[in-house]
Amino acid sequence: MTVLSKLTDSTLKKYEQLGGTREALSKAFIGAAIFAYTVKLTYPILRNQLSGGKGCRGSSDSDKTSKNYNNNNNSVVKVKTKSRKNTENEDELQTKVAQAEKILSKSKRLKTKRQPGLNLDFLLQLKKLLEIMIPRPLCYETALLGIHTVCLVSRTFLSIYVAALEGAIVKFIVRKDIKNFALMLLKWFGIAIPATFINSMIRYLENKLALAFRTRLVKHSYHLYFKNQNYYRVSNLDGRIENADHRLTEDISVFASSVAHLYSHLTKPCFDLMLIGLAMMRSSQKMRANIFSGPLLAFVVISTTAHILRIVSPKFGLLVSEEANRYGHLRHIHSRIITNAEEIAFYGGHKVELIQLREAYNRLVSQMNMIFSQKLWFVMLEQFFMKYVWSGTGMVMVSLPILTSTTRKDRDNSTNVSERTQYLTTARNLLISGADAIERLMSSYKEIVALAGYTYRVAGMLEVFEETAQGIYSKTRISEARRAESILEFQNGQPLAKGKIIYTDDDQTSGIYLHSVPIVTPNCDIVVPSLTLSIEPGMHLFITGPNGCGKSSLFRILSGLWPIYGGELHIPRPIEGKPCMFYIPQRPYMSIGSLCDQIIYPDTREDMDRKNVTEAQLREVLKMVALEHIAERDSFDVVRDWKDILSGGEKQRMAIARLFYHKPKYALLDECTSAVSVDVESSIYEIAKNMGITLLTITHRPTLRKFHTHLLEFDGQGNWTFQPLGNVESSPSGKLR
Ligand SMILES: Nc1ncnc2c1ncn2[C@@H]1O[C@H](COP(=O)(O)OP(=O)(O)OP(=O)(O)O)[C@@H](O)[C@H]1O
Repeated sequence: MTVLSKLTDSTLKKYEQLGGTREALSKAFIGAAIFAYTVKLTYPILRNQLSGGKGCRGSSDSDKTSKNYNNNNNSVVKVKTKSRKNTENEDELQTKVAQAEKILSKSKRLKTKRQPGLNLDFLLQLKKLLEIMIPRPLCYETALLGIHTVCLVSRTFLSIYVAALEGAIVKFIVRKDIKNFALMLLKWFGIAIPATFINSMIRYLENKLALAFRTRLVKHSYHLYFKNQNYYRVSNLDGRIENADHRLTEDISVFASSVAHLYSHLTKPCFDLMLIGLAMMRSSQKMRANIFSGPLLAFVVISTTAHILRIVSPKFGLLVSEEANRYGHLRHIHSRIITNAEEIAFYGGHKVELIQLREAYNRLVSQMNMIFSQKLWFVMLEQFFMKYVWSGTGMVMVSLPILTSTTRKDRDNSTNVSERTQYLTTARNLLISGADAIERLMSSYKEIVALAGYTYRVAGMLEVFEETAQGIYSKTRISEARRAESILEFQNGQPLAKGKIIYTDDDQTSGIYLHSVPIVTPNCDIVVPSLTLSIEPGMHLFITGPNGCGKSSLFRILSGLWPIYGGELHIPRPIEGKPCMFYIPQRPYMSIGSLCDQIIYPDTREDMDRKNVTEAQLREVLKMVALEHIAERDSFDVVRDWKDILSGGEKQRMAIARLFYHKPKYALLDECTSAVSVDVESSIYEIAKNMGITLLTITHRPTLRKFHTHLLEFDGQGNWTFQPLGNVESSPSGKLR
C-alpha cells in the first residue's frame, strides 16, 4: 500500500510538471470510472440480446433453444461437408433427428420454464437432494464427511508446516549450517509419509462419499420409479422425462461424483486460504512489516478478476444439460436397435438405423465441440488472470514486507539476509499454495454451474416421479377449440381425472362395475364417451370391434394404468399388492431368469415356496399349455434369454402357463392366443374356465365365442353394445348406455 501511494505521488508530480492540474486528472479518473461502470451494466444486457439471436444463452423456450442449437450444429457440419448438396441433406437429416429427439425424448418441458443455472431454483433443488443423500445428522455419510474434513484440514496444516520447513532449509543453506540443514531435510522426508497417505486418503474418501451419495439417490429414485406403476406412467402418460434410464443411471452417478468432488474442491481451498493467510500475516509480523497491505492488495485483485470471469463465463449449466440430453438420446437409439434387432434385420433396415445413430452421435459431438470452444476462450482468460495477474500480485505481496520492513540493528548483516531468505522462501511456498487454493475455488465456479445442470436433471426427474405417482401428468397440449368441445374438465391446460376407483373387499361383491366411465387416451382423444358395464364372476366376456376402437384401452383402465376422467369403477381390492386381474398381451414379456422364473412371474422363488408349489406342479402347468418339451429340453433352473429362445406361439403359451400358475379371479386376454394352434387354444380356454377364472377376451377369432357368455362390441365410433351371447342373433342393436 505504501509502495502504491508513493507511486501515485511520484506520478502526480510528473503530471503536474507536464502542466496538468490535479483537478483535471481527478475529473478524468471519475469520468473513466463512470464509463467503466456503464459498460459493466449494459454489457450483459447487450450480450443476452445478441445471444438471443445466435446461441442458446438466455432463451427460456426449450423449442427455441434446440432450434438455436441446430443452427450452431449446422454451422459445424457445414465446415465439414464436401459439397453444398451434401450439406443440405445433412441439415435436413439433422433437423429430422432433432425433431425425433424431441418426440422420442418427450422433452418439451411443458411445465417448467426454468433453465439450469446458478439461481434460487438450483439451491432449492440441491437442498432437496442433499436431504436425500444425508438423511440424518448422524449417519454413514456424515461420518464419511467428518473423516474427509479432518483429512482436508490435516493436509492444509501439513502444507503450512512443509512451507515453513522449506524456508528453514534455505535459511540453513544460506548460513552454511550443515547440521541443522541435515536435520531439517530429515524432518522434510519424515513428513512426506503422512502427507502422501493423507493425499491418497482424501481421494479414497471422495470416491466413497460419491458412492454413498449415489446409493442413497438410487434407492430413493428406484422406490419412486416403481411406486404406483410409475415406470409406465412416466413414459406413457407424462411427457417431461426423456430416457428415464439415462437419468436413473448416468445422471445420478455424475451428480453424486460432482457433489463429493465439489465438497473437497471447495472446503480444502477455504481452509487453505484461511490458515495460509494467518501464516503469512504472522511471518510478515516477524519481519516487522504492515500485515494488512498484502492481503488487501490480494483481495482487490482477486475480487476484480473473479468478477470479470463471472461476467464472461458461458452458461455451462445449460450446455451440460443439453449434452446429457443428446447423450441420452444416443443411448436410447442404441437400446431400440438391440430390442428390435430381429425386426430390423428382417426388414434390412440397418441403413436407416445407421443414419439415425450417426446423426444422434454427430449432434452429441457438435454439442461437445461447442462446449470445448466456449471453454477454450474462457480457460484462456482464466489462465491469464490466474497464472500471470495473480503471480504478479503475489510477487508484490511477497516483496512488500521486505521492502517496507525496518532492518534490525541488533543483528549482523548475514543474519538479516538469512532471515529475509527464510521469509521469502516460506512466503513464496505459502503463496503458491494460496494461489493454488484460489485457482481451485475459481475453477469450482465452472463445476458448480455444471453441477446445476445435473441437479436440474436429477431433481427434475424426482419431481416428475413424485407427481406422476399422484396422478399429476404434464403431457397433453390440446387446442383451445378441442378443449371447449371436450367432455373433459381442464385445469391449467391439464385434464382433471374426476373419475373414482372404488375397491371392493367383500367376496360376495367381487364383480367389476363400470358406471359412465369414458375411455380417453393420454392425448385426450375420447375413444368411447361413456361405458357402463357389470361383470360378475363367471361372466365370460367376449370383446370385439375394429382396430383402434378402445378394446385394449379398456384393459388399461381396468388395470389402473390410465386415469379415469369420469364415472366410477368398482373392482376387487388387490391381495398382497397383486391385482385380482391378470393381463396377458399378444406379445408376452419374458423376464430375465430361468424357466421356473418365467412360469411364476411376477412371483419370486420365495413366493413360490410360500405357496408350496413344487416343480412337479410346474411341469403339470407346462403340460396344460403343451410346453412340456421345453422342460425336458432345459433344466428348470438354467438362466436363458427366453425372449429369443422361444417362438412367438411358445411365448404366448408360456404366458398362459403363468395364468394357470397364478389362478387369478379375472384374466384379461388381449389377443393372447393369436399364434397358438386352434386345438391347443380350445383346450386352454376349457382349462381356464374349469379353474374358475373369469375370462375377458379381446379377439378377432369367432371360434372363441363358444367359451364366453357375454359380448361387448365396439363400433369404432364411440358406441358399444353389451349383451348375453345367446341373444346376439335376436337383439343385435341393443345398446346399454
Ligand atoms: N399410449 C397412448 N397414447 C396415446 N394414444 C394411445 C395410446 N395407446 C393407444 N392410443 C390410442 O387409443 C386408441 C385405442 O387404442 P387401443 O389400443 O385401445 O385399440 P384396440 O381397440 O385395442 O385396437 P387393436 O385391435 O388394433 O389392438 C387408438 O386410437 C390409439 O391410437
